Amino acid sequence: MLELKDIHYHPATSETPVLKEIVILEKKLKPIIISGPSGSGKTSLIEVISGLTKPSKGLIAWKNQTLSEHQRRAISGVVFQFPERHFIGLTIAQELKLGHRRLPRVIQSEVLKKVGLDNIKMNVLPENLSGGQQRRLAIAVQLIREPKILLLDEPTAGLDWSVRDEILQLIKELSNQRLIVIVTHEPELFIEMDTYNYQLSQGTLSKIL
Ligand SMILES: Nc1ncnc2c1ncn2[C@@H]1O[C@H](COP(=O)(O)OP(=O)(O)OP(=O)(O)O)[C@@H](O)[C@H]1O
Repeated sequence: MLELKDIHYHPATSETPVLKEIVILEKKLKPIIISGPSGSGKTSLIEVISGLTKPSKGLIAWKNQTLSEHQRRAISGVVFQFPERHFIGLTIAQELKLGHRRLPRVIQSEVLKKVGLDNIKMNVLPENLSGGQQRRLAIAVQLIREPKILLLDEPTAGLDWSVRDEILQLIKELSNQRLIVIVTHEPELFIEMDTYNYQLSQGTLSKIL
């Protein structure tokens, strides 16, 4: 399903390569967990997979078809770390409609239901949501584009324990319909889930069997 063939990423602004000889080949729609310490290249890998960054070398394929950066951007939804810091809509409805001016109300309700926010009024201010609800909203914003790959950068960072469990449950539910790729420095949180597991260390990826 998702294949990364010998991906290298060495931006001109970095003395050393950020990603080296990255290989992923997974055939099932099972979440991919990539763990690694700060600075190991996790965010860069998300940017490369989602087509936001062009690798220096290598190919990325989805369902056996090699895709350009443009094509990968079209099928990817990315939720970056602490997405709530970047909300700019004055209400939940406005946040959902950014980039989708004519988004029908029914689609807004549908995505909010998918992330478990269907009991919240559309005119609520995003900053008045709880930490867990804000993460749900950030995921809902990406679901509008119906991404085939949903990439989450540290989805549980900074959340209370009880809220983390809720977000994990949501990720589990969402993983039935799309490929979820998670980068995290807390892989132990996902231990109960059926996932593919990788470790990133100084730009080198290894599969944990
Ligand atoms: N465009 C760039 N130019 C120079 N250095 C870069 C560039 N992109 C990434 N790096 C460097 O590559 C390394 C990996 O960065 P990246 O943000 O991908 O790591 P990370 O594992 O996500 O870290 P964190 O958990 O702290 O966010 C860092 O040392 C970073 O400074």
